[in-house]
Amino acid sequence: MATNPENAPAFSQIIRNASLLQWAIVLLTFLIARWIARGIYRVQFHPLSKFPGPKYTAFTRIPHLSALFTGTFYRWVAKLHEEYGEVVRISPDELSFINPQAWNDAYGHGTKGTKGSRPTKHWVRYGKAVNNAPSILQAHDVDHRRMRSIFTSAFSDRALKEMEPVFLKYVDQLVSVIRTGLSKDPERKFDMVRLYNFTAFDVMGDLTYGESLDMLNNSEYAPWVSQVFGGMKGATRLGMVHFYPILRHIFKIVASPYINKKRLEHLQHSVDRVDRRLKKGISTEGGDLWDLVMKQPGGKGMSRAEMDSNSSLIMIAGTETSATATSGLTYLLLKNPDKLKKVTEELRSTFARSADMTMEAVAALPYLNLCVKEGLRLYPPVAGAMPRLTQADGAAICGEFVPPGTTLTVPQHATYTSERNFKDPLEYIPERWIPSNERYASDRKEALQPFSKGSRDCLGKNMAWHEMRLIMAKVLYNFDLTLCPESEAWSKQKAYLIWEKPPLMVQVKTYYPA
Ligand code: HEM
Repeated sequence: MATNPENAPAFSQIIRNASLLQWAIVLLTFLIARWIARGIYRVQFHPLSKFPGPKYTAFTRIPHLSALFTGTFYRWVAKLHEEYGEVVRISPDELSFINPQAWNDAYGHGTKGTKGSRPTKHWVRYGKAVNNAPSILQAHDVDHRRMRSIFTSAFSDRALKEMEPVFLKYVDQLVSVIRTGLSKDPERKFDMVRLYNFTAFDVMGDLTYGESLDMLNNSEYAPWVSQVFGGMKGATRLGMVHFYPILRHIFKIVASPYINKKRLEHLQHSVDRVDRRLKKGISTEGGDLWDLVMKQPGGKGMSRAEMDSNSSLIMIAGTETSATATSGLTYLLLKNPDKLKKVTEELRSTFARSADMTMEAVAALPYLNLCVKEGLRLYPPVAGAMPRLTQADGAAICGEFVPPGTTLTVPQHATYTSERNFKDPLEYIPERWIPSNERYASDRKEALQPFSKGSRDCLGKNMAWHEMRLIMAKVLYNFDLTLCPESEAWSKQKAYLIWEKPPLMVQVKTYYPA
């Protein structure tokens, strides 16, 4: 039956009489329709629609966020690359690359003569300094260059040589902590993740603040170090608000005051220690980071707040990473007894005494170096993405023009475990890095960049190499290690900003008594 237009309620009357529920339904319908329309645009017409990837990741970023939230991003993205190739659109505005050239184009100096300009860090995703003084990691270009030039000589080979006694002191202490444990109970199992963390934090506490955190001595995490580990998972999850500007604003109003209070409390640990360190002034013997920074002509070109931010950064960037690398390497060697035997023989046939192992001497061991490198491939310490953003004129990445405002990622684990880059990608084969090894001649070796690439690569990479080699060398020289059954599947982990490492339980027997 046709409706008589004269009897139909006026539109304005419908609006006036609508209940709250009806309004809510209208609003929801509008939002869903908008979401679908935007999704269709993203899949069909968006400038990134030419890039490969599943339709659902082009439509919405929910699958990407869900992978981040559950700590499975590294596996999720690897599967996508397996299916779709070297470049995948993993979110409506984000591309992931596993082609080695992407390191140069997205993080390094780019390819000459190509369209667009160098992508920058994705600043929003790197967050803000709680004391408004960005550390070197968060600083934009001009400040970054200033800080980098101040720090560079403090991380030079010469400076590292000056710091050697500090490294040796704590690595030898690690060995004696294991010896003491065994003298009390020869069957004792050790959690190597804890021991490596204790060592790395004690070293860095000494180098950054001129005082040890005494974690090896106390066999306990310092409370503020435990907070760091606890905070990473939460930080990754909370960081998701950065993907949605509206959520970011709401978050800023509602949760930021509480979170900033916690962050400031945490920073205060660094502030107090930097205070104590600066009161000591420059030591004539040198040997810690601030000595080396303050001794330079430009050394005073850093504000006090920047010193606090950088100390706090270095205490995290220079500890967890090295401890993760040595934990992973220990696990991989214990899972590959033939490689373990070979590296142990190299150590024991080269050195008559543990005391002969200096930074320089262990740096010259060919097989140890291959082992560390292969460890970094299968278990890269930086598990999270290091997002970059294309600028107003876009960028050329791996020969393809990428439009402005696109987020770029080279996911380390997926890149290093892809058959497109490495033969037998999941096997631990240190020998693949020997240049004359024909079996692995086709490996794209330049794909491995655990310290990133370009002007914002890792400042502490040389230090990290020395530290990793020294720790592994002294432990493997002095002890025979066996993996405990409960740690057989240790590498099956989740990853947030960092790997969520369970204890790495190891049975230890003394090879060389003290
Ligand atoms: C195996 C150990 C390590 C790995 C794999 C590693 C990896 C990285 C990576 C990938 C970056 C770039 C981060 C980004 O772009 O977001 C980085 C930056 C940085 N790392 Fe490391 N790192 C390690 C050890 C260290 C050590 C021992 C220190 C210092 C004591 C250190 C200090 C820094 C600093 C200060 C930056 C920021 C550099 C800048 O922005 O100019 N790292 N590291």
